[in-house]
Amino acid sequence: MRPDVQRVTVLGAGSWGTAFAKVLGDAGRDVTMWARREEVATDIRERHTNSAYLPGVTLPATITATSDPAEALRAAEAVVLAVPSQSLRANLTAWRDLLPRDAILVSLAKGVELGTLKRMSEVIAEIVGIDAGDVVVVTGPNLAKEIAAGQPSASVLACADHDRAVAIQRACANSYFRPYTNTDVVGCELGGACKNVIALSTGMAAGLGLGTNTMATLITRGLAEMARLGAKLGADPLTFAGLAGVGDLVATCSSPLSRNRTFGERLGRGETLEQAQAAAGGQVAEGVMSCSSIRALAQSVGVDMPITDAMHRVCHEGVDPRQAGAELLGRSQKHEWS
Ligand SMILES: NC(=O)C1=CN([C@@H]2O[C@H](COP(=O)(O)OP(=O)(O)OC[C@H]3O[C@@H](n4cnc5c(N)ncnc54)[C@H](OP(=O)(O)O)[C@@H]3O)[C@@H](O)[C@H]2O)C=CC1
Ligand SMILES: O=C(CO)COP(=O)(O)O
Repeated sequence: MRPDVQRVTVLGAGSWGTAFAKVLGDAGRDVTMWARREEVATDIRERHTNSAYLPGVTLPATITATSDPAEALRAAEAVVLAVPSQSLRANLTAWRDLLPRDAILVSLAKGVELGTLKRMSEVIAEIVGIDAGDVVVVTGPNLAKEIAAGQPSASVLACADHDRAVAIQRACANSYFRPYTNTDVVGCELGGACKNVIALSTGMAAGLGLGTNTMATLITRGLAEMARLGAKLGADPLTFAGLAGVGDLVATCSSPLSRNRTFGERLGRGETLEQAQAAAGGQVAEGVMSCSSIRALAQSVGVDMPITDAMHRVCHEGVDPRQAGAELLGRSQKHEWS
């Protein structure tokens, strides 16, 4: 068994990085955050708030913050990567030489990299020169605002090395946050990335004025297509019945707090991609990019993902949401599990 992890550095001070830092702080860990902008670091360090991302939330006074990555990483026993998927490679490349040698690397990002079609643990492993099985992936139904408010939630810590997952489990478990371990990293990461795309679709349906049956259909058929991709790539199909699959789909596809769902809703109401992006105020809706990378990944292994394909065509090929919906319904008829 690994020794207890006490000193944790969180790189990225957006919604989830900050909420997860609070989870760790409330679990009694010493947390240092890195924020890209000094004013965000100052807000956290001096006022114990991150008013840019989690207004109204008071952070544990034990959390400190800096905009200097070298200072943030000094003496870290675990390093939590909390920047958006498409910027992880560039950020981590800049931090690589600062990472303490034996620190456990933890990934919060839910996405698949454009171009390489790699999952985040694969990107991290490539840049740092470690085994992807040593990265701990955090995923599950974890809307940052609810967790920051101390509302109960469960999560999954996926890692091929069970000892590492347990070390992070002990470090972040607290009275409102219950982390489970899982060794199926492929399934857990794909679940987290794919559900963002499905949340775009349920938001879009809501924006078009459609109701609960449509949402349930998209969630269930979204689950079917992500499980198909996972099975093809070696995931355990059971993973998709758990927190990283159904759990996160339900949370993200139905909550007005989800950035992906909200983004989709705006597209469904007729806004352009640029208008929806401007309304997001700089916060990431990962599904907008992941619909393209996941679609390409699925195509590369011959897996059919019609909802993901439709989202790609709406977001990046200018297809009208109504037409995309009609095309989904107009596909050839088939058995539910074929
Ligand atoms: N929010 C949530 O509820 C949850 C999010 N996640 C996942 O966690 C990851 C991080 O999300 P979240 O914290 O919510 O994201 P946000 O958009 O809220 O914050 C992103 C953070 O990364 C920083 N950053 C550093 N480099 C870049 C860059 N090149 N481009 C953009 N931002 C950069 C931002 O800095 P700056 O402020 O200067 O822009 C900001 O601190 C995502 O993959 C998301 O899917 C997972 C579970 C829950
Ligand atoms: O991943 C999330 C909840 O588990 C957060 O979803 P959004 O990025 O859509 O807000």
